[in-house]
Amino acid sequence: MNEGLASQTIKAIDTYTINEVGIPSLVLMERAALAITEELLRSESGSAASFAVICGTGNNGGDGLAIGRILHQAGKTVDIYLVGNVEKASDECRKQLRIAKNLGLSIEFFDESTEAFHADVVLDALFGIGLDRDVEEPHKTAIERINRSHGQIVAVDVPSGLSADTGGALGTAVKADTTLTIGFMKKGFSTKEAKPYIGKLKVMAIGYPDSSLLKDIIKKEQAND
Ligand SMILES: NC(=O)C1=CN([C@@H]2O[C@H](COP(=O)(O)OP(=O)(O)OC[C@H]3O[C@@H](n4cnc5c(N)ncnc54)[C@H](O)[C@@H]3O)[C@@H](O)[C@H]2O)[C@@H](O)CC1
Ligand SMILES: [K+]
Repeated sequence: MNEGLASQTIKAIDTYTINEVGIPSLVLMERAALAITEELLRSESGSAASFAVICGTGNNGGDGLAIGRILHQAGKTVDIYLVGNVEKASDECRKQLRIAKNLGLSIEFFDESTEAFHADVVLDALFGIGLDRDVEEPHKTAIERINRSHGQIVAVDVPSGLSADTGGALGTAVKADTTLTIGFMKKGFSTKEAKPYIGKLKVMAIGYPDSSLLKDIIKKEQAND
């Protein structure tokens, strides 16, 4: 599967894993957050003291909130910035937000007045495979603030603004030093135009069924492609 999967295939695998296999969505999210946090603490960012987590209101944002909470519990200084309308947040994002608040994490609502992100590591958890149109405000400014920050930039699943299917930037995109992608390589990651946005790439296993169980889904989705 090293040529990468389309986002619709990954969504079909998600649905199969949650509904047929029975691994709850929140468990997959927690597995993703744990895998990414462990990788952060194992890599050069492990010596970093401060982390800024820039969260959207979908499940990518939910990943970011869970990662921020686990880093906080590991004794790191964590600042969480929420971008977008929380009323429209996905169920999982909302649940992660409640947990982070209950554990006393610092959570700010991002707006244009947020000058820059001052942290050793800036985590991009704005959008993942759900990005399906050009980036608008306030996400556009948030992405520019991420790209201007001096910290090490790590993208959660997909550099926000990049299409996981074409590898093209939808208006603007995060230029990550490292992308920690969840479960599977994405089809768009192998294009040369994607390279400057992805940086170093690592696929994080989070407990999806192995490819022998997924081959029918993949074949069916690729037939619809
Ligand atoms: N349980 C699961 O399904 C898991 C999902 N995971 C995470 O979930 C992500 C996918 O989550 P979502 O499908 O919620 O989507 P995203 O979190 O990628 O995007 C959030 C929402 O933004 C909206 N959107 C799309 N383009 C936009 C634009 N240009 N401007 C403003 N809003 C825009 C869409 O409605 C989308 O639902 C993955 O990338 C991954 O990070 C992981 O936690 C693994 C498990
Ligand atoms: K992201």
